[in-house]
Amino acid sequence: MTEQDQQTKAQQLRLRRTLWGVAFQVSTALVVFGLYLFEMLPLTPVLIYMVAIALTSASFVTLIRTGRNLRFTDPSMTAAQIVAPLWPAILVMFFVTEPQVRTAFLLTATSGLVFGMFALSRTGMLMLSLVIVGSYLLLLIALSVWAPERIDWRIETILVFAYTAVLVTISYLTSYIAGLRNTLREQNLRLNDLVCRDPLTDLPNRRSLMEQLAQETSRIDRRSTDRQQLCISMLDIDYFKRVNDTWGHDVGDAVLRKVGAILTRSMRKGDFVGRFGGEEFIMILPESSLETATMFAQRICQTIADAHFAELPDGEKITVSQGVTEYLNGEHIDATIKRADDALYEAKHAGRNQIIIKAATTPA
Ligand SMILES: Nc1nc2c(ncn2[C@@H]2O[C@H](COP(=O)(O)OP(=O)(O)OP(=O)(O)O)[C@@H](O)[C@H]2O)c(=O)[nH]1
Repeated sequence: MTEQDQQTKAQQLRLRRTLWGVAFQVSTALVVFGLYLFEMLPLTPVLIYMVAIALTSASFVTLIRTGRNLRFTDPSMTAAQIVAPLWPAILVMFFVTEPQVRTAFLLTATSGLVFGMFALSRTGMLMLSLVIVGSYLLLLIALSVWAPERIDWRIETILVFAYTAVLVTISYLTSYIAGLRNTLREQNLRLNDLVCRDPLTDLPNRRSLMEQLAQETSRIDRRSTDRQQLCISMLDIDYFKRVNDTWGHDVGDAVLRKVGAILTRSMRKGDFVGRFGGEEFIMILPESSLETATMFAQRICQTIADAHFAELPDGEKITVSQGVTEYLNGEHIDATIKRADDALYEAKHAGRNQIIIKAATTPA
């Protein structure tokens, strides 16, 4: 999967989560409206609550849809999404006439905090908890000044303690979950490496090469221009069996590693090289004409022929043969590889240490 694809997927996930949050806000707004219908809340805070919730929800969705959230350290805006509905909720809690309803509403309005468990660090969660408890304490102070008849300090003290205990527990659970997520991420990376890398040369393996080719070709096919913009070169080390037979398998392995390293070093940004199997490599050269690809292949042949292989006796050289071809829009990728393989075969038969180029011919 390309970086672009990964980012698109991550943005889709963020948008989905945010829309879940919006759905949750809508349900809290219904509760607020219910409070108004049951005459436990005046109209003005209800309206302010609705407008604030609508504006903040629309802002989060817009930020994700326009990609502006990517500028933030946390593009999911987790803390902001939890805190934003808090103050409109505090306003509702100030005006609500029944203290019991206030308690219930506090739990509803801050239950979004649980989402933070999957995205925030323990410190982040503790800070967020502090903001919530601090805001609630400010609310109690405001109530004791302007509406002391709506507050029972004994109940409120118990509530604040109980709520703080719950928040601290959630924060500690968060660090446990964060640890599990890190382990999972590392294991996924290792697994991905095992599936996609060749352990000897540390280059992408055949599976990875095929995936990359499929991606590049579908990108070209989507653009639907007549010009081929993708070339591949299939490269094979000459007389490699002799290397193994004469100096041993370990030396053969070292030669493979060194050739892999030379190829990696020689790639431009956007090119891709992998080990296709045995002593065969494939180079994928996007945005390259056949002429450019040929020049590149010649440079590679020369670099390898000039390279010093420390594991080989002095004066021993390694050469490679290559079959270069272009991708014909719409053709099956196996057809492109077959053409490169045929060209490589011809290069071997023509005496090795050379390149044969095969242009794609439009099928009749
Ligand atoms: N050391 C080592 N050898 C390998 C590896 N994979 C394949 N080989 C060897 O590569 C050799 C390939 O030999 P051939 O296919 O006969 O080709 P060649 O000797 O290079 O001859 P031409 O390709 O015709 O120039 C075989 O001896 C395989 O055992 C590997 O991972 N390590």
